[in-house]
Amino acid sequence: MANDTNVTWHDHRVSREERERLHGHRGCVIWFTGLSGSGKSTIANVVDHMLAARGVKSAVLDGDNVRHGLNAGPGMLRESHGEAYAERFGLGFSAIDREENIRRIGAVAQLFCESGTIALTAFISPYRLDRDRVRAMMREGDFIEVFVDTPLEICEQRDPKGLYKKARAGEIKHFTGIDDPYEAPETPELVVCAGERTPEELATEVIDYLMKREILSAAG
Ligand SMILES: Nc1ncnc2c1ncn2[C@@H]1O[C@H](COP(=O)(O)OS(=O)(=O)O)[C@@H](OP(=O)(O)O)[C@H]1O
Ligand SMILES: Nc1ncnc2c1ncn2[C@@H]1O[C@H](COP(=O)(O)OP(=O)(O)O)[C@@H](O)[C@H]1O
Repeated sequence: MANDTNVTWHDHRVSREERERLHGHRGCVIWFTGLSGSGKSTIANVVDHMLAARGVKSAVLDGDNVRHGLNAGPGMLRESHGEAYAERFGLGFSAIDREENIRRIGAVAQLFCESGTIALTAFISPYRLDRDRVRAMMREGDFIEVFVDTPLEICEQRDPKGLYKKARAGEIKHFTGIDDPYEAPETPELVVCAGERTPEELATEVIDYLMKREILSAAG
C-alpha cells in the first residue's frame, strides 16, 4: 500500500508576492454561500466581469459546473468508469459528499489564490464546519466569505431549474432548505441581500470591499 506521508511539499521558484506584484493586485478567495437560486453564480459572474474590465486576474468556480468535472456525481461516472468506480469517487448530496465537494473546491481555490488570482466560488456549502475548514487552510485574510442572504421563498419563486418543485413533490431528497439543512454564516466578511438589489449593485458592494481591504488598488 502506498504511504501518502512520503509526499513532500515543494516551494515554487516564483513566489506569490512576485506574482502579485506582476499582476498589480492580491490573490484571494471570494466564497459565496447561500441557498440554491439565491444568486451566487450570477453575482460571482458579474464580479468576474467587472474584475476582467479592470485587467484583474480572476476565475469562477461554480457548483453545477464543478459537479460536471472535478466532482462529478456517480451517475456521470457510471457509464465511462463503471459502477464500482462511480460509487467510490462520485459525489452526491449526502453530508459527507458535500463535505468532500467543499474540501476539494477549497483546495483548488487555494491554488488559484496562491497564484495571485482572485478565485470566486459559488457553492451552496451548507455546513459551517466545512466552510470554516476551508478558511483555516488559507492564510489569514485570504478567505472572504460572502453570504448571499436571499430568503427561501424568493429562491423557491425563482426556481430556474425546477428543482424546488421537484423537492416539494418528493422527487429529489435531501434538497437544501427543504429537507436538508443550511447553516448561515455567523460572522461573514460580507452579507448581500440578493432579494432586494440587482446583481450589478451587489457585485459593486463586493468590488468596494476588495478596494477597502486593498486587495485591489485604485489603479487595478
Ligand atoms: N439535493 C440537492 N441539494 C441542493 N442542490 C442540489 C441538490 N441536488 C441537485 N442540486 C443542484 O446542485 C447544485 C448545488 O451544488 P453544490 O456543489 O453547490 O452543493 S454543495 O455545496 O455541495 O451543497 C444546485 O445548484 P445551485 O442552484 O447552483 O446552488 C442544484 O442545482
Ligand atoms: N439580485 C438578483 N435579483 C433578481 N434576480 C436574480 C438576482 N440574482 C440572481 N437572480 C436570478 O435568480 C436565479 C438564480 O440565480 P443563480 O445565480 O443561478 O443562483 P445560485 O447560483 O445561487 O443557484 C437566476 O434566474 C438569476 O437570473
